[in-house]
Amino acid sequence: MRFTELPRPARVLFGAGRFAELGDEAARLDVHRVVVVTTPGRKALGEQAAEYLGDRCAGVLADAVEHVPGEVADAGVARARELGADACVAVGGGSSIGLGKAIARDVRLPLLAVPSTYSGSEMTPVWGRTEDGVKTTGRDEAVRPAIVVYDPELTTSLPVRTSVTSAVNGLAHAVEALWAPDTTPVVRLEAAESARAIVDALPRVVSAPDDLDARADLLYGAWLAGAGLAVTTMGLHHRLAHVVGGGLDLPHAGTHTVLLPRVLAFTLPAVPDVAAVLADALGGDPVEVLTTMLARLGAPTTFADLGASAADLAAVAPRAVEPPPRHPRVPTVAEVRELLDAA
Ligand SMILES: NC(=O)C1=CN([C@@H]2O[C@H](COP(=O)(O)OP(=O)(O)OC[C@H]3O[C@@H](n4cnc5c(N)ncnc54)[C@H](O)[C@@H]3O)[C@@H](O)[C@H]2O)C=CC1
Ligand SMILES: O=C(O)/C=C\C(=O)CC(=O)O
Repeated sequence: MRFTELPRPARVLFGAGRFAELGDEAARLDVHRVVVVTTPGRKALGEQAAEYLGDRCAGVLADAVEHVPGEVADAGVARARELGADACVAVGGGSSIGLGKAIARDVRLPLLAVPSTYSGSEMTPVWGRTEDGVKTTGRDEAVRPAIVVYDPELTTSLPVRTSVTSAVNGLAHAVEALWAPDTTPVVRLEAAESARAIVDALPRVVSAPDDLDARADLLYGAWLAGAGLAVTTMGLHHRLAHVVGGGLDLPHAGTHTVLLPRVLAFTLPAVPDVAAVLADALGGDPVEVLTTMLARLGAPTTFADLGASAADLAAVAPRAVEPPPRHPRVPTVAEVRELLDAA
C-alpha cells in the first residue's frame, strides 16, 4: 500500500435548520462585507441568507448561470469589488457555488457555501469557466469553501427530475474517486459509503420529496462524494461531462446522468476491484442496478433527451482525449464516438 492522504480543511455543519447559523459562521470568520451569490431561481434563498447575515451583508447577486460563462464570472467579480466584499456566501446549486468560486479566485476572499443540490462543488477546490463553448477547469485552494452548511430543508423544493440528475452527478464523483490514480484507502471508504447512501436515498426522495430523512441521507451521500472529488484526479467521465455539457451548453447534471452508466460499462472491466466495491455498495451489477434505477425514476437516458444531436456530439468528441484523461481505460477517439453515439 502506498498513498498520499490530502487534508480537507472545510468546516462542515450538517442538519435541518442549520442555515440559520450562517450569521454566526460569518462572525466566526470576522468578515463584515459579505456578498451573497445565487441563481435567479433561488433569489429568495439569497435574500434569506442576507437576513441571517444582517449588517454583515453587502449585497445579493442573483446572476449565477450554469457552467460559469466568462462574462457572468467577470461581472460577478467586478460587482464584488464595487461592494468592497471581504467574503462571499454562495447559496444554491453548483451554479451559485461556481460563481462564488470565480469571485473567490479573483478577489481572494473566503467563500462560505450553502448547497441546495447534490453537485458536491461546495467541498472542492475545483473551479470552472466556459468561454466560446470551451469549458476549462482547474484547482485553486482559494476557491475551496472554508465553511459549508448542509441543511436538508433547503433541498425539499428541488424538483424530482433535478434531484435525480443531481444525485447522479454526486454518484459520478464517488465512482471516479474509486478508480482515480490518486485514490486512497480513506477516499475509497468514503466513496463506497457515498454510493451506498445515494442509491439507497434517491428512490425514497423520488417517492416522498418532502421526506427530510431521505433528503438528509441523500445530502450526506453527496457530501462524501464531493469530499472524494476534492482530493482525486477526475477521469474520463468528468472529461466527457465537461466537453459535452460545457461545449454544447447542456444541463450539467443531466449530462452526467446520461453518461454514467455508459462510462461504467466501458471502464469497469479494466478495474475489477472497483467493480466489486460498487457491486457491494449498490447491491448488484453496478451498470444493471444504475440503468434499471434511472429508467424507473424517469431520468434522461439519452443526449437526445437533453437536446443534443449526433452531429453536435461528433464535433466535440475529439476534445475528450486531447490530452488523454488519466483513466484506467483510455479510449481512442473512435471509442469516444461510439460511446457518445450509443448515448
Ligand atoms: N467545481 C466543482 O467541484 C463542481 C462544479 N459543478 C458545477 O455546478 C453546476 C451545476 O450545478 P447544479 O447543482 O447541477 O445546477 P444549478 O445550480 O444550475 O441548479 C439547477 C437549477 O435548480 C435550481 N435550484 C437549485 N437548488 C434548488 C432547490 N433546492 N429547489 C428548487 N430549485 C433549485 C437552480 O436555481 C437552477 O435553476 C455546473 O456549472 C457544474 O459545472 C458541479 C459539480 C462539481
Ligand atoms: O463535473 C463535475 O461535476 C465536477 C466539476 C465541474 O463541474 C467543474 C466546474 O465547472 O466547476
